[in-house]
Amino acid sequence: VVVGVRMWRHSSENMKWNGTGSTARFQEIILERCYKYTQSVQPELRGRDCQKIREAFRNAFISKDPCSATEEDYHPLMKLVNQMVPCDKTVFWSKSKELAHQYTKVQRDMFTLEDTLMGYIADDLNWCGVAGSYEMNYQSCPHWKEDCSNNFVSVFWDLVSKRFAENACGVVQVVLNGSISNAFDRKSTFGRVEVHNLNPMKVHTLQAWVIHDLGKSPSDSCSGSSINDLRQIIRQRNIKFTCQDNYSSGKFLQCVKKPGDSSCR
Ligand SMILES: Nc1nc2c(c(=O)[nH]1)N1CN2[C@@H]2O[C@H](COP(=O)(O)OP(=O)(O)OC[C@H]3O[C@@H]1[C@H](O)[C@@H]3O)[C@@H](O)[C@H]2O
Repeated sequence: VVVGVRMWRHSSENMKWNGTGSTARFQEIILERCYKYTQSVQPELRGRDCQKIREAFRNAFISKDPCSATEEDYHPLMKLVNQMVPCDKTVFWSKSKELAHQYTKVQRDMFTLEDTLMGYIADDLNWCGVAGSYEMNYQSCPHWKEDCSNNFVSVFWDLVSKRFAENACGVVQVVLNGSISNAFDRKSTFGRVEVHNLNPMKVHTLQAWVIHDLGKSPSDSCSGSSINDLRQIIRQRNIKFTCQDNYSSGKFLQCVKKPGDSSCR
């Protein structure tokens, strides 16, 4: 009886965190997205077991203290989902998610992290559990700044971003936001995790695109201080750095479709 009451009290008095709660229908969404990805988006992954993937995702965080996340918690899930992106096809982004996805929608053979199975099933979702309970917490989850950085969502994105960067090869690209003053930010996931996990033995060039919003003049460019910071970091890692700017988002997408067009230089 005592254990039952403690379990009941746990679930009814879920710790009030500062972040939004788990996404409703989280488990069903993971399963639906896994099936959609393995059967239509990337049919060559049709052999993956989506039920096992859904189970491994849940087991990574359920009934654990939501501020105790480690990379090891996700290892069983990572083993099930290991996916290689072809060389010269990796696209990173920072503060430019929408444009990067418009790019890979147009250039179907390029991959952002969301174009891989892990990024595709988890994109825009939120999840956390309650220590000692099998319930998900739909009321609130830890905020990475106001509660704890080792929450299960932040640790997940840092881990999958690290693996995405480690697996990259050949010429890799990054879409940066030329409409903000700091297009490259050392504290961003791209600047803190992905840049430092590129393997110089596999990646020979990082090509940066500094894209500004249509109809607005750029706030940063290839010669700006933040891009010079990125250039220096990349060169120190023995990887070649190239940069293209003076592209508005519209022109960038148009030139991706028709690189030979005279206005695309
Ligand atoms: N749904 C996704 N989220 C994230 C991806 C990703 O690929 N998909 N991330 C990180 N990420 C989460 O997005 C914000 C920061 O974005 P934002 O500040 O806009 O940019 P970041 O550089 O931090 O992150 C984008 C970079 O990392 C991967 C993706 O492959 C891009 O090359 C922060 O919460 C990260 O944990």
